[in-house]
Amino acid sequence: MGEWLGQMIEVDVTNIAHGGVSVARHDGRVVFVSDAIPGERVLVRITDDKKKSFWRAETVKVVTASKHRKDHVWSAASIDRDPDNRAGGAEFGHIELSHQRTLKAQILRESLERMAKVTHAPVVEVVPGDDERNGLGWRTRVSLHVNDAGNLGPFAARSHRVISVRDLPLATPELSAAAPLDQNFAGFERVDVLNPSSGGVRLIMGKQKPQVITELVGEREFSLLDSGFWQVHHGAAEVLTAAVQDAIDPELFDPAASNLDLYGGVGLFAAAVGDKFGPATKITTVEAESSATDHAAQNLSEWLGARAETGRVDRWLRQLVTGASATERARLERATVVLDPPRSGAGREVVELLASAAPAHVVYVACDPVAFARDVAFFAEKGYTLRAVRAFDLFPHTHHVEAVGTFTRD
Ligand SMILES: C[S@@+](CC[C@H](N)C(=O)[O-])C[C@H]1O[C@@H](n2cnc3c(N)ncnc32)[C@H](O)[C@@H]1O
Repeated sequence: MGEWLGQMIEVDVTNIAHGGVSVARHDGRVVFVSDAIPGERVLVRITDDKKKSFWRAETVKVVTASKHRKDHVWSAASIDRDPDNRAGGAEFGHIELSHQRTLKAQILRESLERMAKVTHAPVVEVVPGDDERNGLGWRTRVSLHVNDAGNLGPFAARSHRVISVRDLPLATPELSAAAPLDQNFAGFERVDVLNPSSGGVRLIMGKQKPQVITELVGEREFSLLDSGFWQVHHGAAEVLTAAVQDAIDPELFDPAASNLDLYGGVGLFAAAVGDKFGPATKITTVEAESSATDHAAQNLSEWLGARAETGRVDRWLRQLVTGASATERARLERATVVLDPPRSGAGREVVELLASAAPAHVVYVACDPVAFARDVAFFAEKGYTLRAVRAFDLFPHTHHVEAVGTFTRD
């Protein structure tokens, strides 16, 4: 291997793969191709030929274009640029918006079929207003990086090379207007730009002390640190709140059970559950970051039954299931559990620990379809069936898609 690196070949792109790349073949070998669309013939440059089973390549020129191809929504990521100089973070920006959703739905469906052997075919739902804005202006958080000369920009699509850009079209208009793209940040590594829904734009850099900010979901206020996790799309918290509330079957929900909000952040979904089922609802939110837990406790203070605990979900669950009395076990068996793990998913250990607590109902909010599908298989092994899945386009012009899956005990 190695002799193909940098070579140009023409390939037919046949399918979409996870991670924002498409699948082509060369002499029977799979080639993962960036910046292409299934159905196209493209000229690609091979960027990685180390593996026997697959290579990676980037599109240099489109030979036969898909009818779904558009000019890229961000000129900084355009196919007209050398691949090394294309800005990252908008890897579907050259695809018609509705077709992006078709491809995301296909990835979710195929992942569930391949990894969990279940058939679900959710459409990818649009956040209200996104189509009217052509999928732009949604990002409330942007991480920019600083190069040796002090210039600020996103990383290139497939490297840590900083690309100078004139605009950030995926970002909210307020964030875009305030992002200091032409200033010099020599001495810093990274600048995060934030536009909380309560207004204003904040820059976070270096060892700056985190500040408390407020995010709004409908009428409800959440306090959190500006360095902490919050959903990125300006409509995501509201859309996911409604999706979690809809996913919980009132017939299965017991407000007095030991309900859980795992990977709870500052309590967004515990609040969604409390808002739907009333202030007496018992629910514990578990989160690894102690600062987020402190804010969750504050954000949930009006619910008498709400508790916020700091802990790693695996350790916390292990302690829970090993130490539970018969009464507590019975309360767990009647429980509804919402979990919203990071991109890597919950994983086998957490799924098995959770299943050993035997909750009646599980609502899984997933930001990675492949990790989700793997976990669906783990749940199935432990007697939990995926009853329904919805999917949401919370990251237009990127390959990311959010899913909400509902499980019940067999
Ligand atoms: C995708 S975020 C979801 C947060 C919250 N549900 C929300 O929507 O705002 C995942 C959260 O899990 C936390 N986290 C990551 N790994 C964890 C672990 N092993 N145990 C507990 N929390 C974890 C992160 O700090 C982050 O707040």
